[in-house]
Amino acid sequence: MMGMKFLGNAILVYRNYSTNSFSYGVVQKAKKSGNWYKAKVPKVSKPRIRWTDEQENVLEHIRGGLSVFITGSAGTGKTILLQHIIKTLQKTYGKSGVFVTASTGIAACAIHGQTLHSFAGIGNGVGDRQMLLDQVSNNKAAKRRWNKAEVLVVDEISMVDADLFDTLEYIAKKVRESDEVWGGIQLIVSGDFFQLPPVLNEYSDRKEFAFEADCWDASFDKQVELTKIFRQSDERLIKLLQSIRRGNIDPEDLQLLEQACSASEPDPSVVRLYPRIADVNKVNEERMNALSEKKVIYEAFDGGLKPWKLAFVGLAQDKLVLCKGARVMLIRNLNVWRRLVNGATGTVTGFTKADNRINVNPDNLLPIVKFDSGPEMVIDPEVWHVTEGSTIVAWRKQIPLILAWAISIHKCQGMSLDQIHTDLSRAFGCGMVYVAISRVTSLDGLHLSGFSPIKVKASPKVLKFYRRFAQEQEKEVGNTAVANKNEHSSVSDRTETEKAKSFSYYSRMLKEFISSHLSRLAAK
Ligand SMILES: Nc1ncnc2c1ncn2[C@@H]1O[C@H](COP(=O)(O)OP(=O)(O)OP(=O)(O)O)[C@@H](O)[C@H]1O
Repeated sequence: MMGMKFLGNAILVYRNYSTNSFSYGVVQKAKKSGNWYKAKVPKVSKPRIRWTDEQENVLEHIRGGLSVFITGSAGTGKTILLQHIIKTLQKTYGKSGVFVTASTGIAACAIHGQTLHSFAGIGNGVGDRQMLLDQVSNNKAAKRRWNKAEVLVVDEISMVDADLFDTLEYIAKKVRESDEVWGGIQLIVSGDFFQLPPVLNEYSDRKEFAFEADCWDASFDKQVELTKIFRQSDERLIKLLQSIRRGNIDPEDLQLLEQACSASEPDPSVVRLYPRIADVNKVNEERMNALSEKKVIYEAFDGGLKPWKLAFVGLAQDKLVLCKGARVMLIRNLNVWRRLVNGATGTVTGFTKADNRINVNPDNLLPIVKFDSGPEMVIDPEVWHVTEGSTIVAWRKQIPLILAWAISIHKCQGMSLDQIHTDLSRAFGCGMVYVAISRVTSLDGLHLSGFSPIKVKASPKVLKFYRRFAQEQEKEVGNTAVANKNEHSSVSDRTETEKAKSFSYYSRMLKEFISSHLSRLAAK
């Protein structure tokens, strides 16, 4: 569908610009085929996802109606698997039965969902559980969502706190008038607790992570850890990231980090990641002001009900200022095949008059972006929706770009980036260094400053949770292997084909067990 949308909307640009200050291009509607089209947007073969056995197992559990928690290091394919799961579930239950949510607006955008708070109808979530239940009970639409939900998907669970998780489970039971856990909703939760934690009041004595919630264990039939990392292929970088994830780095890791610190200053176009938003804004403003080009302003067009519109805060910009030479990042997936995805970076090369119907600003100009991966295209406005089941309750129309000389580490969670320059001198809390560094796909693309080993922190609670988790998974895989061994020995009268099938299943389980054991040993 995304591909069709691209073909329908994209406008491609020839580079024989006129001489006026905006470098207007001669603009042509994209064609499905044609040499000029192919020449301007190099075709990248469609990535073929072959799900691993681990990922297949998750799919099998979910198809079987089980509630599943999917975890794993950064880049193990949690989000891409979740996207596939959502499509599969929507085929089964229809769109109105599957509610897709995430802890933050940005994460929700990646899976075309809404925030967990907006789904739940709990406003900003402040108040005790009875107050929040009353709030939901007095909100017809929220009640309807809870009652219609067959499946609830929650991504980036690491940023959901324990109290909220328990409160939502309580609300689910009460609203649905059911004693079953989560009122009988199939729950699909994904995330990595070693990444960014929930934002809690510093003086709060609340439990921190969702896994500390009273209902956590009862919420899932299966809890699965994905272990195959796809984002990086360099074994040294994978080992380094695994150490940072657990908050301990050895001298070899340190040497790699020092190399990244002393690497020559990267090209200024490389994105800078900062722990604090003030640094991000400062760098972007400075760089923007240093450009003497005429600025073009894009104000967001909003519609719908006010409370829902809050969901757009921090997502598409209220006001976006661009000019020729500005470094930008896409905040929408425009075309996955051509790597025009959320996080793709590029430079504004000019502006072009938009079709009169588009009406984006007084001059009606659309930016032209040359992406670092090759394509150059005019960026049309996109529309963000907040949906309530299948009903759209609010929308925002804006150009799907943000300034990208610098971005915050919070904003980059979930992204894959070929090159980063991260200043960690103001890094705080657990997981921040891991989230920043784990975005990069190769060691060559990593440039560090302000790094100190004491910034590498993992929460002891999270370490304990994953230790327990690993033991339980080990036990489960061991039991399955033994069960399969017994089954294998008792089927001597089966046909050769059946025996081969059983044997291959047994060896697969054994292989999985050994490889997860080895990767855990390597990570220690
Ligand atoms: N089975 C697979 N085969 C090939 N590539 C895969 C597979 N699973 C995932 N990937 C690729 O791995 C990369 C990382 O995937 P994804 O962003 O889903 O990871 P993640 O676990 O959500 O990471 P993070 O925790 O950082 O958000 C993507 O480029 C994705 O296409």
